[in-house]
Amino acid sequence: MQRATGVLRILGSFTQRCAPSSSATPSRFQAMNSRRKRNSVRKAAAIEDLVEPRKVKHVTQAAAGMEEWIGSLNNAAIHMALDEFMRRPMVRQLAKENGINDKLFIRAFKSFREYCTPEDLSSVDPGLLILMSDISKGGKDCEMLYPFFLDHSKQVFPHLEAMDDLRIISDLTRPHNWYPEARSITRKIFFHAGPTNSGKTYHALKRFGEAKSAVFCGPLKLLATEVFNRTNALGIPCDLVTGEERRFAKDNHHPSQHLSSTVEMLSTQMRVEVVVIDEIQMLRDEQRGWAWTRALLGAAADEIHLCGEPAAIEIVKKLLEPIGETVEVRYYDRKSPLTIADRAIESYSNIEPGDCIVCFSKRAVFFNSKKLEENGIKPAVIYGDLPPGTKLAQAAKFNDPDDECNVLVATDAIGMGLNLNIRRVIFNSCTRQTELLPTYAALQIAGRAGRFGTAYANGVATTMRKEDLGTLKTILAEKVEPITNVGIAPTYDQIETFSFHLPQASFVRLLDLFVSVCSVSDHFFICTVYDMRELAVLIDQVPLPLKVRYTFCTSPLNTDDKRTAAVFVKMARRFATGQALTYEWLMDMLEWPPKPASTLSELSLLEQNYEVLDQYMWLSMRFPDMLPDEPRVREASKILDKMIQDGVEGFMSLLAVGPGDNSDSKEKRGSRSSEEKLAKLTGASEKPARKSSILEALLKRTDISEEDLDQLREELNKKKKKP
Ligand SMILES: Nc1ncnc2c1ncn2[C@@H]1O[C@H](COP(=O)(O)OP(=O)(O)OP(=O)(O)O)[C@@H](O)[C@H]1O
Ligand SMILES: [Mg+2]
Repeated sequence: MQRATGVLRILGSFTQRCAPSSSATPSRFQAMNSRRKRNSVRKAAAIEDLVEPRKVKHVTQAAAGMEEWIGSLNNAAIHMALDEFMRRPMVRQLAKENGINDKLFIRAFKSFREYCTPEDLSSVDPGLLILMSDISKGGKDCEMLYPFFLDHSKQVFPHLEAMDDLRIISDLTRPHNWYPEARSITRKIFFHAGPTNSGKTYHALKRFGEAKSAVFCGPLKLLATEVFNRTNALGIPCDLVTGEERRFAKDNHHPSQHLSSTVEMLSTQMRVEVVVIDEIQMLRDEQRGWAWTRALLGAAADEIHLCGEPAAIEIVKKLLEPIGETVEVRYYDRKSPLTIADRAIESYSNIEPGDCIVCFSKRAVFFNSKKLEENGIKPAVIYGDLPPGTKLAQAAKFNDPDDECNVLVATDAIGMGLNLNIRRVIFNSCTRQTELLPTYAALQIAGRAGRFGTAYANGVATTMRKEDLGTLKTILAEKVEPITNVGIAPTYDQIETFSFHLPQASFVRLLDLFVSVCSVSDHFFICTVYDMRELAVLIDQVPLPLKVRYTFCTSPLNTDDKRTAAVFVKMARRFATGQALTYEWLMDMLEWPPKPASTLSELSLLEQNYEVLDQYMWLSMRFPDMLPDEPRVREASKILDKMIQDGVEGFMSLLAVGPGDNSDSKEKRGSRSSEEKLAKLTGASEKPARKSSILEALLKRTDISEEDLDQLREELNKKKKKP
């Protein structure tokens, strides 16, 4: 079914309840979702909209005897010649052939006219003046101005000169040729395909353990750490590499033959026997998809083991076709049954041990936790912003049969990887941001219920509200569409060569130009460089070498929060001065030591501080000389993680204080709407209706979310503004 857009889609979502085929992907963090949303509306701009015209200087010294040559030539005569020149179809055609389309032509011609008609004519190129003079006397045709115009245009828009080179550099049509090490091997590719909880990763890890040398590439730090711990526990020495951390089974002089890493960290130069690439369907991710494509095409191993959704099989085969590699597919069935309940939960009194309420905003997590508390249930809590230690501690508490805490409230951060003893997954809603959940995301989340080998082998999926149950059933019954396009991203070398041809362009402009000019073949899309660009904008004025700037901009920092963004800029500024980013300097900026959280805003502040420390560790891995205090910062991050853990433990008292003022307005809206929805479903007495508009009345009668309502309002306003 085609995805309807705008108002139609929103209205459709509550009248027909059709499940659209969305491009959203399962993600860890809510923040990533919001960024993805923005990305989905962002398109590569045309190059003519990106380039800034440069001013062309006049000659400072007039040629001797100039007056004699040009005779009675004046500005009026020049304007006439130029008007005629501009009207000639041949001129437009030649311009197009030289990469000057209509839009650029107008801008270049304006500049050319200004250049040709200054107050003092003697400052114009003498050759051009003589030609003008001849044209005005009727001795030459105005089309002869073209070489001068072209030359001028290239000075105004330097990219015109380098366009052919830029196209070659930004040709991303044959990415398999970027990995000579992998291309020197005839690799065997195995695809472990199946639904969630079918033992895909289990089987791939078996080969990982048996091999003499192997790398595991996981989608998340937590998963990579789990494989690292498990492998070492089995007596196989295994190292760990994530963006922020390098751990050795022995020490850095004795690297192990086994390595567990996040997918972005895979070295395509490292030759091993086996590489496992988990969650291969993440190829379709708008932000991170490039990392899976790179791992698939670039892993230098005899055997590649891919684990993931069957929806990725065909595209993987197509990507490997030009290399001549074939894929052996191994199908698995779910190891334990998963059923969809016939009834929604409807009331918190129906919550049972082993239940997990999955929410799509932090606010909704807080809200549901509060409601559970009011019903005498103390839940474990997991959301994306929490540090790994806290997440693991909360997961362990929930999993521990002896712990009184046996209900979990989480965001879809649990959608991938964490092993949780969930019996029943309860969807708090069927929309994420304003979009209906895509089938594959809903399947991933629902699949968390009933993990093989846990206390609750038989999983159940249901919804909080009665109205959502039908929607969930429809979504889950839809076929997952095969993946048709995978992400790809430019390498640093490509950006660097690009900058060589455009030395005046800022990094932000370079990125924009690259995306505008680059070519990709069928099956690929260029991963939106939105996150990178967002960071690049922040430090565009900070004088950093290109490589440093590029590295800073590839860091996985979430800049949605202004404070974190400000710290990022300060780090870049200090780096630019050549002074080391020391522990003392960093901690001074963060006003260390932190205070334990007594409100949700304070908890959020601790989370932001944790993100800053994480950023320090990330940069420190890449610039150890400039950020020399990684060990001390890591210690501090552990303290902070513990403090956040305590904060989450005392969550209920924080909730009692109130939501604080730190959350974004979207989340506030989300909370208000869930409060209203909850009042409806529990039959709690509603406050006198604040019926300020027909739209809000609509909201009360349907299950349209407040976010949908806002969008609807915006679209209607836009319509009104249009004549
Ligand atoms: N043959 C087996 N023997 C024992 N345990 C198994 C076997 N297969 C799977 N398991 C266990 O079942 C659980 C689920 O398996 P696994 O994580 O491999 O599933 P998956 O298909 O990768 O799921 P997901 O799509 O959620 O990643 C794990 O705890 C795993 O150790
Ligand atoms: Mg798996």
